Amino acid sequence: MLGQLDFSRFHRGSTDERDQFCRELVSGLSKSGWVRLVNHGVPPESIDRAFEMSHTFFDLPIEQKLKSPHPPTAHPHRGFSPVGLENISTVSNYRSSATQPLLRDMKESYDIGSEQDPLYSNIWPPAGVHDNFQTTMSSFFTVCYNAQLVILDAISIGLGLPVHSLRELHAAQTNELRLTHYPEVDQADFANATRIAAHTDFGTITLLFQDNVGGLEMEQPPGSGVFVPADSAGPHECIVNVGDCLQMWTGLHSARHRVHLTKSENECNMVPERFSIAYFAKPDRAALLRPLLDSLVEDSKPVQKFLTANEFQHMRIEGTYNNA
Ligand SMILES: O=C(O)CCC(=O)C(=O)O
Ligand SMILES: [Fe+2]
Repeated sequence: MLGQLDFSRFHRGSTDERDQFCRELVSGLSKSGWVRLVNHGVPPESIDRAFEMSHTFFDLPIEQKLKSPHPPTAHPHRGFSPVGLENISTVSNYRSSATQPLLRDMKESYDIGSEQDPLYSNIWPPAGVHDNFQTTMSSFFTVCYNAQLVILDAISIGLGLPVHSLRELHAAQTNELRLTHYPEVDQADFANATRIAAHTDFGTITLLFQDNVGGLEMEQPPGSGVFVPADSAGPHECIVNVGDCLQMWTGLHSARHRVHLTKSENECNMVPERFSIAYFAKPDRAALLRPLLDSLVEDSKPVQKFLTANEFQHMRIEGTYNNA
């Protein structure tokens, strides 16, 4: 099991000690594409509250949940998606040599953006459906945004870049917060379905919080096609994984992962429900996805046209929603 890093080391001690921590962080991300972080800046009480809200939302009858629906298309990526609306296996083969079968995702989710986003508004439950959801989730979004900026500073230092290099590419809060509920399912249902199919995340980094049920698996080593369990030490530990944009900027591996729990611990073969919360750090829409490190620039290549983060996000997300 991969070691846990204590992010409080970033804040205490000398500059040399801080830089040493940043190098360890980048070394972990470079070997595996992900690390486990504690004391990451998102307070335990905020995580508990967000999970409580997620439980009460997903416990609502489906008619109530559908009062704040995700559109049938991939954009805007906001609101509630019932089981079956989004299927990630349509994008599983991105940069992968292994061909993945088309699988149905057995999950329901809720996507939230920044309240400051000038392009897309959030889709919130209407008054009377789930009071407190909007205030809790918009403040959780801000807490995660601030924590994520400091983690990006640590990654910049560990890569030998000026401290604010990555932070400056995330000024517009284009990040996304996603609550996911994987309902209890019969083991037999895994024949043509999974919880979430293998994929890489599209953004810069993801902060992932999960309950104690298990099932998250990371491809290890990167590119091997072998998936190992990434169970966490509980919801307060954060798994930080590299996304596609950070890979394009820095060469760190975007971590391929999936949630595929097929074991049931009871006689009726039911696999227990699971909850997770993912905070996707995404670059400002106009940011160019060109290498930030000189070592990645190939002199032999003619001048390339680089995609903007917005062009790339659209390219990646198309197809994950049924009617997109
Ligand atoms: O539920 C999880 O642990 C992972 C979710 C995930 O990978 C995603 O939403 O991108
Ligand atoms: Fe993911």
